[in-house]
Amino acid sequence: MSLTVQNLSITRGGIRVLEGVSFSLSPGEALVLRGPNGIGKTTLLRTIAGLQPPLEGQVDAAPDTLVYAGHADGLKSTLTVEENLEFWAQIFGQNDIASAMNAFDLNALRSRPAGLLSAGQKRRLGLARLLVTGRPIWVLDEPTVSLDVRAVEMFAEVIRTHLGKGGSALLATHIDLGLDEAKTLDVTPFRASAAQLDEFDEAFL
Ligand SMILES: Nc1ncnc2c1ncn2[C@@H]1O[C@H](COP(=O)(O)OP(=O)(O)OP(=O)(O)O)[C@@H](O)[C@H]1O
Repeated sequence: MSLTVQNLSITRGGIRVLEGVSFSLSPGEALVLRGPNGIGKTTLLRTIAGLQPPLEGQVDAAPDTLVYAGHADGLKSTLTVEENLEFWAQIFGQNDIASAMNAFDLNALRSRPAGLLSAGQKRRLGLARLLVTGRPIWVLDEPTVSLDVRAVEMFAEVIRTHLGKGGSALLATHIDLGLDEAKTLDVTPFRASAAQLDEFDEAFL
């Protein structure tokens, strides 16, 4: 259940943003992607998740092992918290939503339509969905946006438990999750030379 990325070059809006990215993620490991705004972390994660094709290189993961959680929450606003998790669990062929509800302290919000949740509550529900997928490799883009301190701790604990069970996580985040076991990869050295030219041009606009 490993994820291997080899010599990956990725594009955004037809422009090459990162090139030559290689790393691997083994069961039980977390890898945090770092780099300044706009360097291409979101694009990299979307490419790894199969939402867009790479320009060059390869992403290897066994089929149905990976799940992606990005900026858009993708929640069904008219369904309740519980119904959202049940819906998602069904899609992934799972039936236990109780541990996901507990892990993100969602029980008191069980019957509230997702559309009425606060931003942080929506995010907690979005992250809880990871737990009902049964998938081992989590690919997460800025998972802690809108979360308060306590919810960040909940999330870090969920990640720790996931790693302890042999799961893995690839995350782009600007905050310190307090995960001592996480490795980091700064993607700045992989900035594509075309992107540098692009920025050079911008300086004269
Ligand atoms: N449609 C587009 N056409 C051209 N460039 C684009 C387009 N959409 C995004 N970009 C650029 O692609 C680059 C990579 O964006 P991306 O969202 O992957 O960066 P990021 O590292 O995730 O940034 P952040 O840390 O701010 O989330 C950015 O410089 C962005 O401005």
